[in-house]
Amino acid sequence: MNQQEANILTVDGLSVSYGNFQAVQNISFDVRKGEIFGLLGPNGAGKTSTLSAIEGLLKPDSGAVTVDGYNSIEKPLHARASLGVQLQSTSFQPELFVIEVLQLYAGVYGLSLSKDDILALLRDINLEDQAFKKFGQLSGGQQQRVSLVISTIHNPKLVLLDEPTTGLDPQSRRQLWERIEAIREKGHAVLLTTHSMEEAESVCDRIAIIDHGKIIAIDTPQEIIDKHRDDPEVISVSRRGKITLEDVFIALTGKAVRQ
Ligand SMILES: Nc1ncnc2c1ncn2[C@@H]1O[C@H](COP(=O)(O)OP(=O)(O)OP(=O)(O)O)[C@@H](O)[C@H]1O
Repeated sequence: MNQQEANILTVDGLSVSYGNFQAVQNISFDVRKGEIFGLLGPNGAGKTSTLSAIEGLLKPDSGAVTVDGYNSIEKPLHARASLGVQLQSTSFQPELFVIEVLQLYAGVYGLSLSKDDILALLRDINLEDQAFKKFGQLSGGQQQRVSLVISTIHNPKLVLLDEPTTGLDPQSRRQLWERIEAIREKGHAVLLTTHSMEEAESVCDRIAIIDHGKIIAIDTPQEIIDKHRDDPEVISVSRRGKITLEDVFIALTGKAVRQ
């Protein structure tokens, strides 16, 4: 298998603008089969804009996105069929029963799942007993679990997760990490954004740090730490002697809080 075949996603020279403002500037990276890849960056760095361009929701100024061998401009339907996208909980109709939400999205993806199939999916996320509760009555974490299951219901090659664990308690977060790893075990790939350095270190095989629309580091979390551990700026921001990914991240992106 050559590198091109090993890639589920290739982003090549992608740029995205809003009017005159260039939010993503000529970024390139790839996500390989069986890989969990993290996009890290301060607020406003361009992470969501990058995901939106990959999803085909934003038209890039330039650059190419290839998903499972399909160019997203030339073969948008093929490219999209290989993608699973986690929707915000607010995208789901709160008045529908949980089981109906899953049935609806199974239908959207052209799947005919029986009631038992859907209950099995809910059992998988410990929500079988909530099947006949209204979606809007689930807790935030429960809604997030449902939305993750929906993003993988059609068995996509690549799952895109925008800050999947924000707002989850530690138990739910660990469980979600296990689910993300289970997606990888199936030979699929995951591209996620996160502000959690712990998450990046725990689940991501490789990460890209993006700032002001540009990639400033790309490698395994450990390699990035090792490469920068002796930088004076990293040592100066380090809090407890041991150099962490967060120290390197802050040293590379600056201490200033973004607007
Ligand atoms: N629809 C829009 N119109 C104009 N500017 C936008 C729009 N969406 C995003 N931006 C700007 O583009 C830049 C990148 O935003 P983006 O949402 O991609 O960042 P992000 O890295 O996902 O940030 P966060 O961590 O805060 O979610 C920001 O400066 C943002 O203000």
